[in-house]
Amino acid sequence: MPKVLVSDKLSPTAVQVFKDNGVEVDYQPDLGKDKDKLLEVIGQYDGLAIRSATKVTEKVIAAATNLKVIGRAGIGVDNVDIPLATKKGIIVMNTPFGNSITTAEHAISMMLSLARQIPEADASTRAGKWEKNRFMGVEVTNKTLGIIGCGNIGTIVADRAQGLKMRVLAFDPFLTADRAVEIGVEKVELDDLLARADFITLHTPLTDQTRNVLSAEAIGKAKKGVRIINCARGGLVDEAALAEALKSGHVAGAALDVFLEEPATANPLFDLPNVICTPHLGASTSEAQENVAVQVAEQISAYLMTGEITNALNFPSISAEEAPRITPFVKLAEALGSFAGQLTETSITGVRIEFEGDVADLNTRPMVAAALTGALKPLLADVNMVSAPQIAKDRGMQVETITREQQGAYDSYIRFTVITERQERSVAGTLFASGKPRIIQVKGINMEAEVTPYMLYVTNLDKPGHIGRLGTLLGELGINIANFNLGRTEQGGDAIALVSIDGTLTDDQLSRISALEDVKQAKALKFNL
Ligand SMILES: NC(=O)C1=CN([C@@H]2O[C@H](COP(=O)(O)OP(=O)(O)OC[C@H]3O[C@@H](n4cnc5c(N)ncnc54)[C@H](O)[C@@H]3O)[C@@H](O)[C@H]2O)C=CC1
Ligand SMILES: O=C(O)CCC(=O)C(=O)O
Repeated sequence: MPKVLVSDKLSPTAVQVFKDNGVEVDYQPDLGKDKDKLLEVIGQYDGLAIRSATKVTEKVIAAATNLKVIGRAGIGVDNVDIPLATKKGIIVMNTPFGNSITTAEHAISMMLSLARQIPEADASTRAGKWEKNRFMGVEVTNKTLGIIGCGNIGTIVADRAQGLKMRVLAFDPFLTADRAVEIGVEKVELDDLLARADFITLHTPLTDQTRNVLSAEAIGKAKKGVRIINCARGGLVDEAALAEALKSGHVAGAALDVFLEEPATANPLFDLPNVICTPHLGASTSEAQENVAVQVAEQISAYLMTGEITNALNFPSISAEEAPRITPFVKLAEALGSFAGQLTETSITGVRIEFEGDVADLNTRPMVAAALTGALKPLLADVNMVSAPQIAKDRGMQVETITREQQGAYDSYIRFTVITERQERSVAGTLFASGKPRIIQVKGINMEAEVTPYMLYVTNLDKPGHIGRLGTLLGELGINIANFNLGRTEQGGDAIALVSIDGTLTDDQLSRISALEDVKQAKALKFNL
């Protein structure tokens, strides 16, 4: 039974969801804050469910020897080292929609609180001051709201702001013109937004491109009297520059839910009067926490129990229905990649993967990942299906995929071609009715060979006596032949033998096979089936 650790404060409903799905669960909501304890225990678990307190660092990933999946009950995954998780084959998932409404509502609450100075007015009234003349607010009606980052949350904020009769501008390089029209926002460049917005709200992840998107320079370009709301991530706004602009009055107020350093217990912005702060409460409603806890528990359970992948940030999704249909083709694709990879001795510049017939209608991305894994494994022992596409990209390998209708005799057919500086080498395969991978073509030569864990690959000139000589030598070497498969271009042309054997070959055995008359190449192949 797979075992999951919940190391942050998730709604306890998650525990029930895990149990209902047949997953053993340890609910230790404070463990994430205890780095040493986490390192000590993480090796026992197949899954980890977190919010933001658990930091999944290099050390945690190194100690997580059994971990297969990390699920973030929320959106931002900046507390997870995704490149390292990817390298180790750990799927990282989030719940991209469960807390979006709640976070958008927090941003709107912050905007209205800023406009009417609610927290300060509240404190003053409770202190018995009744300072009616001190708290002169501004209306939001007919004001301009500038949204930086118009994805899920930004779009909900835009919708609510339109309800408040605001004009909405959006700066988001990935927002299409059609989508902007659909959601009723004006798509603008950042400088335009800065020049025109009365309120600015941020809703991007923190990336190298968005870090300090509101820098001193950007804040300087903003309209005098602008109010800034950040319910996305600390680091999007330069806190020192914001403090200066608040002091000078260039920025009239700021409402911050997130900070450069969290937990934020001392921050120079806390001392300024026109600042409202909340302790990263954007997602903190009972509705949102229930949503994300249930979702993450369902997603982790589904992956561990059935291979279904939803909302993974480092792997394509695989639905519960398609998982059993795809799995045998994933194995075939890995075997083909592995076949080609083991025969390739120079560096791979690109690969082409052709899917023909029924398989072309399936989700081919996991098969591409598997084929790349097989092809890269002879070079990089610890490559896996999660890391292979990224490794291929990092190495500048061109990955071309082609899908087409059935053209030959096979209902489903996959051809994998490795491209090097010197040549292209293809190997094609299909599935037996039993779901076992079968090689049907190597370098354009047709044959029929079941893929087995140990195989001998021999290319030779098609001449009488070769098969006898090879069989005799294998017998002399004490190598048992489980299956012998042959193919050739034409009579007397190039021929290939693919021999299933019961174990691996020594270098000496291989050189004796290579030295046989008419043999051009002999190679021992291993498949991880
Ligand atoms: N305060 C809190 O408790 C919460 C904070 N968040 C934060 O909110 C962020 C946004 O969440 P979603 O809207 O769900 O994400 P999303 O991925 O749907 O939207 C993010 C948007 O930012 C845009 N973007 C990316 N780079 C950009 C750039 N350089 N300039 C302008 N726009 C850029 C993207 O195109 C995308 O449309 C999350 O990344 C997370 O950090 C999310 C939930 C709760
Ligand atoms: O879990 C939380 O309270 C924080 C939520 C958040 O920041 C996110 O989902 O990105």
